[in-house]
Amino acid sequence: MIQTPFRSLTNATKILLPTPSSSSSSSSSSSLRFSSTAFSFRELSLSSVSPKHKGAFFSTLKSSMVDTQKNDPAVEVFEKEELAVALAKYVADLSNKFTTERGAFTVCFSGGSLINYLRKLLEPPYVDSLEWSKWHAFWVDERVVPLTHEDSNYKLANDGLLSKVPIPPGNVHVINDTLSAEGAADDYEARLRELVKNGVIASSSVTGFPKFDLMLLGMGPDGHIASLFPGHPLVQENKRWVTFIKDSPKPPPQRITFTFPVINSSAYAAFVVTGAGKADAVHSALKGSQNSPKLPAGMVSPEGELKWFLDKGAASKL
Ligand SMILES: O=C(O)[C@H](O)[C@@H](O)[C@H](O)[C@H](O)COP(=O)(O)O
Repeated sequence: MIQTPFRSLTNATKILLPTPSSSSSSSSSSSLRFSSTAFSFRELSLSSVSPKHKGAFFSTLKSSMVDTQKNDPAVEVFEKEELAVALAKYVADLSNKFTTERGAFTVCFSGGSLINYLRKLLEPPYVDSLEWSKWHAFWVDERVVPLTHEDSNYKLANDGLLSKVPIPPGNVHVINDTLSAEGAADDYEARLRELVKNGVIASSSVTGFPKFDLMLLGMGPDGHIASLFPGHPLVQENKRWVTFIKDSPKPPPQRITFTFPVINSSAYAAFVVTGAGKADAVHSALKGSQNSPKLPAGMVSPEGELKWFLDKGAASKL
């Protein structure tokens, strides 16, 4: 069971979510950590595996059992200012890791409140020390509006962060805003394929989908992520890298979005979720229930690490 020690800790509460079969737990002064076993957030369905593919399935299963020790989501709860401080450090550490290891850092932005929480990257020590020239910016989802429009996720990120740091314009991978939703999704996917070929974006040896270094995700009060909404057929898309929606419940209606296989092939993924209005969805995504369908936010399971940055309101029902 998840305990809720949030009130007793000053800076942040760290929780590794336990599965029902957790065997032990330990705690330190500033964090509470549960050991946990595999499968906690990875859905596996044997019924969908044909006898012909069972061998491959079980070898993948074996490797995912090894991997899932590091896949359990880490949840941290912050005061608002502290959340921004911790998020900047998290992104900066990954920037340093990937620019050193692979000479590029591929970061995918969402829209919404996320960008404002990245503001500490514009302050010392990060603003002058990060290798911005090696960043490549992408969008997990984008609204199909002109790039100059107030609703554009690019404009939001550009105004709030990208225009203030020396990322080469060619590394900012915006949608083609002259195209229809369908055309923009096809075009974005084609450009991602080119960047995988060139080695700018890594490729997952497990899934064959692009493996972005970091996905930065928000979540709506309904549990949607990117432009993948609960109950919408796009949530099940498993072939396309980028797809489109013309009836988004959250305006504006026309958007393009990464699909789950792309989101879940990433090396790192982080949620930034704040406000008591999202507490139910946070609870449902993290603790779930066998009886209710999984929210899109509960289906996020990157190849590497998943982290949730929450404020006390968003964590209030855990
Ligand atoms: O373009 C979008 O609308 C988003 O990418 C969307 O998925 C967003 O991240 C969530 O709706 C959370 O938004 P807030 O943080 O503003 O609630």
